[in-house]
Amino acid sequence: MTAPAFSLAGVTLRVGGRDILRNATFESRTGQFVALLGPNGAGKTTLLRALVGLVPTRTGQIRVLGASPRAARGRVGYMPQARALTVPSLSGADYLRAALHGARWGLTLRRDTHEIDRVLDLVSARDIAPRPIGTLSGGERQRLALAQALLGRPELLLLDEPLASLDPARVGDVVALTRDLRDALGLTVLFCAHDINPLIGTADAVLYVANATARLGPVEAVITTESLSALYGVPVEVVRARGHVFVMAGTVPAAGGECCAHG
Ligand SMILES: Nc1ncnc2c1ncn2[C@@H]1O[C@H](COP(=O)(O)OP(=O)(O)OP(=O)(O)O)[C@@H](O)[C@H]1O
Repeated sequence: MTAPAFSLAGVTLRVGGRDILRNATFESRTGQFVALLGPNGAGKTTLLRALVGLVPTRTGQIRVLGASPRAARGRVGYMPQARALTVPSLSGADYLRAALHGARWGLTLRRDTHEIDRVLDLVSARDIAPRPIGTLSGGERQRLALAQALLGRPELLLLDEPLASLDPARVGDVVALTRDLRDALGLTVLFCAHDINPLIGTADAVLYVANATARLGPVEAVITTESLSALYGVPVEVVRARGHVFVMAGTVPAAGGECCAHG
């Protein structure tokens, strides 16, 4: 039987003196497209960092592709939040070359070029690769960041807010591109977002983090009034209308839907 793409068993994560997850247990099946949702500061980035072995567990065990997060690192593509792409004078191709060398030493130049062209083609970014990163639009930077995450043929892709600051048309493009890559390359995808709506119809499952608690399951099972109220520990109302999901919390902005009511 195939090992889960990632699993947490009784995991507690603590950063800055605060529990981000407490005794969390869940697992994702290989090949799933999982949307990672939760309010600001809930710990989505921290969880992604823990899956690549950058945040230690206080209790419990994390397994990634059947191994420890550190051992699995070479099989995982990680796209951090866009603001991490901060060397504006570097060309897209040089950025990828640097990322490749950071990950794998000893490849020949020809192999480098082949691998960089391969990932640029996967995200249709050959034309933007020669340009300095500082001149690229937000959408173009996102494609470059996605290309970086695909270096080395990962089996699991961890994407931290790839939809941040994109207009609605680009949002649809990035979701479709990620889904197509998942299908073509047989990847498992964990896709962090603030709104489930662009991912409805694409995400096989939702991993929702709030209040140091997490729940992983089908969208229709997790994004419900009962489930989110239990996670948040306060009443949250989920309304479905015209194919969209609206998550409304009493006084706190709620992640997961495109609307937050304040009462
Ligand atoms: N290295 C650190 N030291 C101290 N506190 C940290 C550290 N990393 C994260 N935190 C805190 O942990 C909490 C979770 O942060 P994290 O970035 O994981 O949340 P998030 O769900 O990704 O948030 P957002 O949606 O705003 O990006 C925040 O309160 C953050 O300030």
